Amino acid sequence: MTPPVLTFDNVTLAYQRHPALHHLSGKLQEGSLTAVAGPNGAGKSTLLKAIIGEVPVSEGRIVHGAHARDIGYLPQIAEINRRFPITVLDTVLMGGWKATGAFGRVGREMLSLARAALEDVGLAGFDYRLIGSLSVGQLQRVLFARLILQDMPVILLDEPFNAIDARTIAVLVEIIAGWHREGRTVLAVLHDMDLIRRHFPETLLLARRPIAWGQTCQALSPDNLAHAMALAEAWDENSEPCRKVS
Ligand SMILES: Nc1ncnc2c1ncn2[C@@H]1O[C@H](COP(=O)(O)OP(=O)(O)OP(=O)(O)O)[C@@H](O)[C@H]1O
Repeated sequence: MTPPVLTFDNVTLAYQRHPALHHLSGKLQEGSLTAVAGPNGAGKSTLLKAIIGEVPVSEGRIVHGAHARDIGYLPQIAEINRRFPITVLDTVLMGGWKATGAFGRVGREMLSLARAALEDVGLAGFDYRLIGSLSVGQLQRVLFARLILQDMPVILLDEPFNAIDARTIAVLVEIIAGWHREGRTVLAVLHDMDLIRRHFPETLLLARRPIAWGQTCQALSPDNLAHAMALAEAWDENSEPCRKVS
C-alpha cells in the first residue's frame, strides 16, 4: 500500500488560541476522493488552510507524504478579488507558474494547454474577458481551468459549488471525477449531502471535531448528522482556549 498523502496526528487548529478544530487523527490515502462536510463554523475551511500552511497547527501535527509541495488549492470564491484587472487567460496561466517560473515567458505549449483547459471547462473564446465581467459560475470554471493547468496530484477545493447553477456543477463534478480516475487525491468542502452521496466515496464529517471519517454512506448516517448538528448548536464562540485532552 502506498503511504498516505496526508496524516493527521491529533491535530488541533486554533485562532488566537480559540480552537476551530480539535483532535483530528486519520489518513488521507493517495487517489482518494473525499468530501469534508459539517455545519457552518465546523472547521472545514480551516482544515484546508492548515494543510496548505495558511493556518498554523496549534497541537499535534500534519505529516505530508511525497506530494508536500504539489497541492492545488481552490479557495472559497468569496476570497477571490474579482476587481483585479486580469484576463481569463492570464488567470489560467497563473496555474502554469511552476513550469514557467514566476517571471518566465509563457511558451506556445503553455498557451495551448491553457486554452485547452478553458475548452474543458466550457469557456473557449473567453480568453481576453476580464474576470470582473464574469458570472460566479464562469469564474469558478476559470479557477478550475487554472487547477487543470496546475496539474497537481493533490487538489483541495473549498466549496467549489457555492452559488453555482446545476449545469456548471455538472461540468465541474465531471472534472473532479476525471481527476479521481487519473489517480489524483481530491479533498473538497461541500454542503450538499445528496451531491456528496452521489459523487464522493469517502467523507470526513466535522463539527469542530471529527464526528466520522470513512465511507460516505456510513459517515453521513442520520445519527452522525444529528450529532454534528447538536454539537454545532451547543458551540460557544467565547469558550475557553483549548486545554490538552489526554
Ligand atoms: N481568521 C479567523 N480568525 C478568527 N476566527 C476564525 C478565522 N477564520 C475562521 N474563524 C473561526 O473558526 C471557526 C471555523 O471556521 P471555518 O471557516 O473553518 O468553518 P467552516 O466549517 O468552513 O464554515 P462554513 O461552512 O460556514 O464555511 C469559526 O468559528 C470561525 O468564525
